[in-house]
Amino acid sequence: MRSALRFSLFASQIANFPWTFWPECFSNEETTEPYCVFSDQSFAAGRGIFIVTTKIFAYAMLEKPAFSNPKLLEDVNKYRSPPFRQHEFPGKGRGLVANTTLHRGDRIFASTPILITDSDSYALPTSERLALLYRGVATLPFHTQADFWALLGHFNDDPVDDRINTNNFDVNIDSIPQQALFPEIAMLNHDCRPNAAYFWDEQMMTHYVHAIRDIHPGEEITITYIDNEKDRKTRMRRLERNWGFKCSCSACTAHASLAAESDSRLYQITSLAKALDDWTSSSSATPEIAELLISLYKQERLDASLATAYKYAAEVYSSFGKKWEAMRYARLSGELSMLDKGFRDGDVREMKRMSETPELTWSWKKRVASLVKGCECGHAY
Ligand SMILES: C[S@@+](CC[C@H](N)C(=O)[O-])C[C@H]1O[C@@H](n2cnc3c(N)ncnc32)[C@H](O)[C@@H]1O
Repeated sequence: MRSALRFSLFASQIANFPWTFWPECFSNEETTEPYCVFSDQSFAAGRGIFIVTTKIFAYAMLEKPAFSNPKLLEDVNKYRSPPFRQHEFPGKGRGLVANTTLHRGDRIFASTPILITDSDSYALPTSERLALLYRGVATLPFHTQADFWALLGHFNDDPVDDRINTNNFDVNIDSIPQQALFPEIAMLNHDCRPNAAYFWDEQMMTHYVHAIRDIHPGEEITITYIDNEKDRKTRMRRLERNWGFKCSCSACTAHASLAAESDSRLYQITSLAKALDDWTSSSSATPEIAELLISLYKQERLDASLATAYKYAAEVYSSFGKKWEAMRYARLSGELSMLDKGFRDGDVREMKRMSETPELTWSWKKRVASLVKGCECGHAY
């Protein structure tokens, strides 16, 4: 710690230096630029953050509104009276249980990361990469360090690496894959049919979790760690391989006959989505196919994925010139897409346009173009 203090003193003597500590760095022939640990104890009203990356990316992050306009983060990391309580689940460890009714769309978390590490930092020798991570943890404010050490380490390897590997989320910042850690959100267990959805807002450096359907008091709040549209065998294999646990959710523990039915619905979902994605003149896409797709997603309780099914429906109705149905499904898709893909997502913007004026979207009457003489089909927006 004495050396952290020395690094802090050095940083504070330089005018307008944006970091709380002088960055420690390592490089070798595998890395074009040094990887350093950049710490800001004042980030997010004193929650603090450290970032392991190159100087260029660290300074690019400082340009994000979350850093340049701290007032924008006034509403995040507020957990004084949360809508959940912690509970110990046999075989799963700690998890979170709703202590009030959460309606679809209700916010459960809005958290900034306490650490971000660049996936490319793995090019460093392990001892150097770990030295940066240990330095980073030591430079967090004490209360945030305590949050970090309270996290579960599932894999029993290096204590810092283990906590990061067990609890991190993959996020993109300026199109660069990064791992980010949000200690409160890390308490959420996995379910293949989750009741909450999440997304990362890189401008606000904030991870949001919302209820994707109504959640009743006493119900565990869950998210997914994987792609839930895969069959049971694939899901369980991925969870075991990447996360090291045997999934005990109801979809994974169902009777073999029920699981086979569920798998068969998932295969049909894949083939229907493929048909609806076909915009060639020989496409078999129809509104009825989109209706079946929606019904299958509902049957499978894949609530977040319904955003995509509704989008297919909005587009296929629009492509047949069915304005009101296109608007209805665009509204439904827009709402769920905001919760699962983010407020700024391209699909959200597209569904907003469709919900107002389908006639001005790219898909309008696209599938009847050849049948309607002189029609102005498929407007660009
Ligand atoms: C991000 S943590 C979740 C919180 C964790 N249960 C705790 O006690 O801190 C991920 C770990 O929780 C456990 N876990 C999460 N979902 C699970 C599930 N569906 N079945 C069994 N274990 C699960 C696994 O040990 C996994 O590595």
